[in-house]
Amino acid sequence: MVQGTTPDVDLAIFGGLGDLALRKLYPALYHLDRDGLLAADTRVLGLARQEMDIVAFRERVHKTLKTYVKPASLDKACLSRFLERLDYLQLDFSHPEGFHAIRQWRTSAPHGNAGRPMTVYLAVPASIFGDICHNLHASGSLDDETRVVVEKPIGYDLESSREINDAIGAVFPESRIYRIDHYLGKETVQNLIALRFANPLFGTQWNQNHISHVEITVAEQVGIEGRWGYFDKAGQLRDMVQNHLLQLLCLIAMDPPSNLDADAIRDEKVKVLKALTPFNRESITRDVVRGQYIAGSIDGSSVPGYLDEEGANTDSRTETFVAMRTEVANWRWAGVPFYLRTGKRMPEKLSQIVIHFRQQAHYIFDPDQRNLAANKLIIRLQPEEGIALQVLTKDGGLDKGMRLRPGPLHLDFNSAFPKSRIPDAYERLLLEVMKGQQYLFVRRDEVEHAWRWADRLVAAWDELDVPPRRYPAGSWGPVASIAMITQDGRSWYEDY
Ligand SMILES: NC(=O)C1=CN([C@@H]2O[C@H](COP(=O)(O)OP(=O)(O)OC[C@H]3O[C@@H](n4cnc5c(N)ncnc54)[C@H](OP(=O)(O)O)[C@@H]3O)[C@@H](O)[C@H]2O)C=CC1
Ligand SMILES: O=C1O[C@H](COP(=O)(O)O)[C@@H](O)[C@H](O)[C@H]1O
Repeated sequence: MVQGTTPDVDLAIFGGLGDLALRKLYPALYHLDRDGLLAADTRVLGLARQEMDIVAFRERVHKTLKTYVKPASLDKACLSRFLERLDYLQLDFSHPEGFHAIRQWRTSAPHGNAGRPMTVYLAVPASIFGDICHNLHASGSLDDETRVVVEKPIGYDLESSREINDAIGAVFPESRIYRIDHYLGKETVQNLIALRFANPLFGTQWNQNHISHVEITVAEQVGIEGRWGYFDKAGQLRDMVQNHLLQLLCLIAMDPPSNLDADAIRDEKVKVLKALTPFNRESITRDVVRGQYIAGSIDGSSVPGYLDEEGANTDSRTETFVAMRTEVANWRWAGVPFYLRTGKRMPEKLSQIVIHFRQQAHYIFDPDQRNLAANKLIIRLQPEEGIALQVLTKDGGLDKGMRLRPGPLHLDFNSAFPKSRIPDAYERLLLEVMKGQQYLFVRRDEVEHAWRWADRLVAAWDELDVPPRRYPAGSWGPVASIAMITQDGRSWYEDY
C-alpha cells in the first residue's frame, strides 16, 4: 500500500446515467475534487444510451449533486470546476460501432494521453461486462495501463461468475481488474484492520481461546427500491451474504497478513473462505433461516410486503432475510460460531459486528453476578461509525461494595475526530483505483470461493425446497432466527 496523491486520470463511466453513477459515483468524485484529491487535468466521461449533449449532461449531474451532496459541501467554485471535467458520449455498449470515439476522446486530453491512465468503470449489469471489454479492446481504446472497475454481483453462481471473469480476463490482467465490494470502502471496515493488527491487546486475544462467538448484523430499512427485476433473481443470500457479509467475516477471521500489500491481504481472506464449513441438507435445517417480509410498518409508516412491491410476482419464494450460524474450521476458530444475519425492511439501518469474549476463567466476585455479560467488542459500521469495548467495572458509590457494572469504553468517530468528515465508501474506492492500489478490491479467487460456498447452500435449499418464513416489515426477521441463536444459550446483541 503506497500513500500519495492521484495522477491525472481519464475516467470513463459506462452506465453514466444509471442509478449507481448518479447516486454514488458523481457525488463521490465531487467530494474528492472538493478535498483536493483529483489531479488538475483529471477528466470524466459519462457513457450512456440516451441522446444528450454535453450541456444537458452537466446539468443532469449538477442536479444529482444538489440531491445527494449536503448543501454545506456544495461549493460554487468547486462545482463549476467539477462540471467542467465532464464529457458525455452516447453509445450502445453491446455494439462495437461507436467505441472508436473513446479513443478519440483520449487523444483530446489537454496535454495528450501519455502517462495518464484510463480507468473504465462498468456501472452496468454484469451481463454486458464481456461485450464492453471486447469492444473496448477491438476499437483500440485500451493501453497497457488501462484499469477496469467492475461492480458486484459478479454473476449469479460460480459458473456464471467464471464466465464473466473469463470475459474480463481476456482483455485485462488481474493486476488491472478492480472488483468492487463497497463494504470494503467503509471507514470502520478499514479500521477493523487497524484495530486487529495495530493493537497487541486484541491481536493476542483473537482466537478460540478468548472469543466465544461472533455476530455480524447488516440490517437494512429499505426494501428492494424498484429493483424487483434484479433482486428477485438474486435474493438476500446472493445480494448481500455472498459478498458483503463474507468480506466482513474474512476481515475478522483472517490471519495477520505479512504486510498490507493487496495480495498479502487477499491470500489470507481466501484461506478463510476455503475454511468455511459448507452447508448440507442437515445443517441448513438447523443453522439457516430464510425469510421474506410481509406488510408492516417502519417508523410509524405502513410499508407493503415483498409480494406487493412494484413489478412483483405473487408467488415468489425469494428470500429478503437470511440468518445463519457458520464456522471457520481452522486452528484459530474451531468451535467458535459466527452468527450472520441480514435483511431488508428491518426496523432500522444497522451494520455491526460484535465480538463476544469468553467469561473470566477464575471468578472472584459476587456469585449472583456470575452471569453478567462478558467483554464485547462492538464495531459499528453504520449509521454512526464507532467502536465500543464493553467492560466490567466497579459500580460507583459507597453502598455498592464490590458490585460489578457493565459499561462501554467508547470511540465514536464523529465526536472523536469532529473535523474530519467520514467519506462515503465510493470516495475511498475511486481514490484507490486512481492510485492503482488493489488492497480494497476483491480478487477473482475470492469471488469464486465465496460462490462455491453460497452455491452449496442454495443447492441444499433447492433440494429441500425450503420456503422463506414470513416476517412483518419493521421486525428483526422471522422468530426462527431468534430461536436459532437462543438454542445455543445466546441472543442477538440488542443494545442499539
Ligand atoms: N445502484 C446501486 O446502488 C448498486 C448497483 N450495483 C451494481 O452496479 C451496476 C449498475 O447498477 P445500477 O446503476 O443500479 O443500474 P441501472 O440500471 O440504474 O444503470 C445501468 C445503466 O446501464 C445502461 N445500459 C445497460 N445496457 C446498456 C447498453 N447495452 N448500452 C448502453 N447503456 C446500457 C442503462 O441504460 P438504459 O437506462 O438506457 O437501459 C442504465 O442507465 C450493476 O452491476 C449493479 O449490480 C452494485 C451495488 C449497488
Ligand atoms: O450491494 C448492495 O448494498 C446495498 C446496501 O448497502 P449499504 O451501503 O446501504 O449498506 C443493498 O441495499 C443492495 O441491495 C445491495 O445490492
